[in-house]
Amino acid sequence: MVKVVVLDPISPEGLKLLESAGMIEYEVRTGLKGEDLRKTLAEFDGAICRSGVKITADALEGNKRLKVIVRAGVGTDNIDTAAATRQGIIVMNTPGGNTIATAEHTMALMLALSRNIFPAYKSLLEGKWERHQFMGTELCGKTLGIIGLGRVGQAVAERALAFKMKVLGYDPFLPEHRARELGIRTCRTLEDLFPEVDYLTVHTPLNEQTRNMIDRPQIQMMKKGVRIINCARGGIINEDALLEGLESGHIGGVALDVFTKEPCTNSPLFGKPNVLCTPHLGASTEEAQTNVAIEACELLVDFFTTGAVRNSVNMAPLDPKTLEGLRGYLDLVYRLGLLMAQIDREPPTRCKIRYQGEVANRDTRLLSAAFAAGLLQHALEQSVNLVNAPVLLQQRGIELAEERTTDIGDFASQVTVEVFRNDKSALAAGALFGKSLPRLVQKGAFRLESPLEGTMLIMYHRDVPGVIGRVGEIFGRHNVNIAFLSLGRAENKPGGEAIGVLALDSYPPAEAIAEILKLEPIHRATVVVLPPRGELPPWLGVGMPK
Ligand SMILES: NC(=O)C1=CN([C@@H]2O[C@H](COP(=O)(O)OP(=O)(O)OC[C@H]3O[C@@H](n4cnc5c(N)ncnc54)[C@H](O)[C@@H]3O)[C@@H](O)[C@H]2O)C=CC1
Ligand SMILES: O=C(O)C(=O)COP(=O)(O)O
Repeated sequence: MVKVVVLDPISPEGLKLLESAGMIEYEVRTGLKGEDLRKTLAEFDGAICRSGVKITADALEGNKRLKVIVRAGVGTDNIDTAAATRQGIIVMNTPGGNTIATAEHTMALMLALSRNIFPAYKSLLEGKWERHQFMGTELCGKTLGIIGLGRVGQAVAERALAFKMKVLGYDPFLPEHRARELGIRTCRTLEDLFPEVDYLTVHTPLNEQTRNMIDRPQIQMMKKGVRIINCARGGIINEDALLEGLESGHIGGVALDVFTKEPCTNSPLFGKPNVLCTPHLGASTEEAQTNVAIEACELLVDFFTTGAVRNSVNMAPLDPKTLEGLRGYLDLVYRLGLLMAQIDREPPTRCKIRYQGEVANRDTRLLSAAFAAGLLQHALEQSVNLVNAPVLLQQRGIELAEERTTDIGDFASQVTVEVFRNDKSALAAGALFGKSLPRLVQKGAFRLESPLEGTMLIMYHRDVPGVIGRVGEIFGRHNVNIAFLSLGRAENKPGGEAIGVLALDSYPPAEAIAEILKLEPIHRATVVVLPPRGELPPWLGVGMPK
């Protein structure tokens, strides 16, 4: 059974999907932090969260089990994605399901600010009838500035246009023609936008570019009386600057749904005139919560049943059909990585992979990641997979270059890997026989044909009569059975240099190897251990169906 932990409350419609999957057992454990969260995460294969739980690097420290975290919502800023990636954990989200809810909440806050809804009702509750106190303004004819024209930003623009507002937008990643189609006039810079707007709303992610994007100098560029709304992320707008702007009278109103630090139950902004705040309710509609819970649970079930990776923020997408087509090659390159790591223990400085033939048309990024996973697996304590291998390689300063050619060589597809270690380099090439039988077809200058599985002895020797017989005799005495033998010669004539790859049924004792190395024609012999044939490679664990 796959075990999934639900870390924030999600809609029952999603949980029902987990129940009906048949192979998933889930537990709801909310409100976790610190050591409790770390221990919990270590007991599960998958996790679902919203914005309530903070999945920090500490919470993931030492986790050997978790394979996937699904965020039932958009923002993954409460998950340390870099740490998850290093640990080989896939992070997915469910963009789109809560767009309308958030856009409507933005409109609700804008309208409520404009018509003093909250203070007017408060005064009514106090037994007052102060119609003169709460004179409002109309949205119609006003200019709304929208920073970030993604899903929510565009949905807000549509609604604001229906209210007959003029919409000015800023998003360096949205083509101008698309903005025009939506009826949005775009600005090239934020400095062009600020002086024009009566209302300003932000809909970007929070990142290093957007943190404090609206601060004191930016507020100074805005019109006196501007109303500012944030339904995206706390931290995009500096809360102290908002307070100062309100106190000086430069800002006419502030509505916040999100805060720099959440939960936020105490803020100098709370209770100030012309301020309206909600506790991160943008996505809190029944419809949005049903959407995101269903989508999140579908992502999890698909991942654990078919290996599909969708909506991942830290891994290339992988659908079951592509995965099925890639499986044999992933296995081949992973084994080549494991082989190259074992023939020389010195750390690599750079690698080159050449994809030749039909394989060159495949998603070679994933294949190269599988090679890197194999190459690093032996050196590292942690498990290396398709998610973390590229980062771990980069962290070690190991460059990986790819070359692709669709020209068919000796095989329909061949993958040649070359690993450089300071002044040395080692080369091996592999091919797939049938759909799933990985074969070593070249090692250094030698052509050969050997299965890439189990325990292998790779030896280099002078091609003279009797070598194989003497090696066989030594292994026989040490009770090591030779299952398969493959030989190759640099030049196709006797007396030159040769390679022998022996598949062994058990790991040979060190004395047997020492005796073999004493044989005069043998220069070098290395034992390499690869997974047995067909064994599920560990890079995606239970996510990879057989
Ligand atoms: N309050 C709430 O409950 C909710 C908040 N959100 C938040 O709203 C934000 C937007 O969500 P979506 O529209 O779904 O995301 P999205 O990814 O569709 O849109 C984000 C847009 O911001 C733009 N952008 C990125 N950096 C920018 C920059 N420096 N300047 C200007 N534009 C920039 C991107 O090009 C993109 O078009 C996210 O931060 C999300 O977490 C989303 C849903 C609910
Ligand atoms: O989807 C997002 O980015 C949100 O901010 C919604 O957060 P929530 O799922 O309501 O905690």
